[in-house]
Amino acid sequence: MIETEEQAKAFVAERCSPGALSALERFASELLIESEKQNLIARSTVDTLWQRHMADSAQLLDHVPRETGPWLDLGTGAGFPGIITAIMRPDMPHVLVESRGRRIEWLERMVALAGLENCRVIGSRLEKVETFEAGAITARAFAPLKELLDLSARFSTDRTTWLLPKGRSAAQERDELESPQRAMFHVKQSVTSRDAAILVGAGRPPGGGRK
Ligand SMILES: C[S@@+](CC[C@H](N)C(=O)[O-])C[C@H]1O[C@@H](n2cnc3c(N)ncnc32)[C@H](O)[C@@H]1O
Repeated sequence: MIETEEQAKAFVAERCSPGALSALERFASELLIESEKQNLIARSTVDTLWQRHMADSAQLLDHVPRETGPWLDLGTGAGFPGIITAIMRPDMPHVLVESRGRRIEWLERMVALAGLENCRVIGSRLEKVETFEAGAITARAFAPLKELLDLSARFSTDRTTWLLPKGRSAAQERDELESPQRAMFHVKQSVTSRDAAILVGAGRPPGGGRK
């Protein structure tokens, strides 16, 4: 379990190139500056930014085959997890969807700053985004699981991996699904908090998605 900021940074560093780590450090310092201007992360998490946000996002890479893509991140907000995984995996195309104007501007600025040619920000509600086939669908603090699946199933195929950090509610949200959908998901312990878990799923929800 990651207990300190140093451990969190080491965890991230083990999973990316030195250049990507520098880009992440730059992103982290820009985030702290921008957080004074708009509400991007909870104030209580500023001192544990690498634990609560950076490593929390980076750990998702451990749950997918390396060649999985493109990645679709729903409601990226401050940049988690989509900006982090896009910086760490420059070979993997990413699409980040965010509907709030100031957050869209922020994400576009960070994509430009890090020179992320693999990352496209779609400034729109997810409901209006044209369907494409996503290899991985990620979403942190986006919507309750059932609603999340209803909104995003059309982007999934039989080969899609779902990576949904869900905090304390992971097992309960999975258990509340109808049985065919429930069988898609496993609960994985988060490395950043004993209380948190990630729902890792495979495939397309029965009745949704594309063949
Ligand atoms: C609670 S924030 C979480 C942000 C980020 N994923 C994180 O974990 O820090 C949820 C984000 O989803 C965005 N959002 C909510 N509903 C959306 C929708 N239907 N389409 C696109 N973005 C949406 C909100 O604007 C907000 O930035």
